[in-house]
Amino acid sequence: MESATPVIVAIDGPSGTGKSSTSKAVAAQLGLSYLDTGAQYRAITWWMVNNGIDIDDPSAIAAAAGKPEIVSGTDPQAPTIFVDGVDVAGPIRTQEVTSKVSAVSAVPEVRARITELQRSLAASAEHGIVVEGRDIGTTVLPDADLKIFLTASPEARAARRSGELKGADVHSTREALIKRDAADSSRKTSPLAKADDAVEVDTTDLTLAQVIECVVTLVEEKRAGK
Ligand SMILES: Nc1ncnc2c1ncn2[C@@H]1O[C@H](COP(=O)(O)OP(=O)(O)O)[C@@H](O)[C@H]1O
Ligand SMILES: Nc1ccn([C@@H]2O[C@H](COP(=O)(O)OP(=O)(O)O)[C@@H](O)[C@H]2O)c(=O)n1
Repeated sequence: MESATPVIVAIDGPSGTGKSSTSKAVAAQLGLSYLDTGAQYRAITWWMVNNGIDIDDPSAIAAAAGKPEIVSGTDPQAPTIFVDGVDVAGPIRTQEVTSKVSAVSAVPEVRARITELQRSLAASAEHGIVVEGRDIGTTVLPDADLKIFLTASPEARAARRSGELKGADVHSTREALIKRDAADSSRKTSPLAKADDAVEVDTTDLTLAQVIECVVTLVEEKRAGK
């Protein structure tokens, strides 16, 4: 019989490195829950935009941070994200939200609120969970059983992203990614960073299947060592 101890896996890295695709597949293969923390930051950003909060005013964002109710469904086969009962899976992927999410997620009150949600979801996952984001290994779940930090060249990441956004050209996608990485890496409160004990995987020349296999093997090794 497999160990019944829940396993906690943290997967961090910049945009387009394969965090979501890898995390979902690994969680599905191993029977674990899955949490996309970027979707939570996008959801609170969507709410701020829809409620007329000035994104350039951190104190206005901080004052509103506790208002929206954000609920994440953690089934890797069908992850969901609701804000005040509204399914926002589509609206949180617009260019407008993407361009504003770094400013909203830099506000400490927003991070405190979302981090608490993330920790409570991780603690209640019966078989364990794969949590992906920017600060999971460093701040949200520093005691995770396994930490992975995914990287890839800006060119590979931009090509992957513009393949998804029909009509978007690779050059402007690359510029937007680099700008968002810089904002996420330089903010004061829990920036995008590799934890000292994270395993770094450069996915530039790997297929998605190879990355999934690599992470599944690392989780199984950890479990066997328990
Ligand atoms: N190793 C890979 N090789 C090629 N394409 C990939 C690879 N990993 C992910 N992708 C593709 O790149 C895009 C972005 O992946 P995603 O998992 O959303 O990245 P992230 O969550 O890090 O932003 C998706 O279309 C995905 O299918
Ligand atoms: N743990 C996390 C996850 C995301 N984020 C923020 O949320 C944004 C969107 O994250 P995402 O994972 O949906 O981004 P993509 O990789 O899908 O482009 C990031 O650019 C960060 O500003 C964060 O601050 N901390």
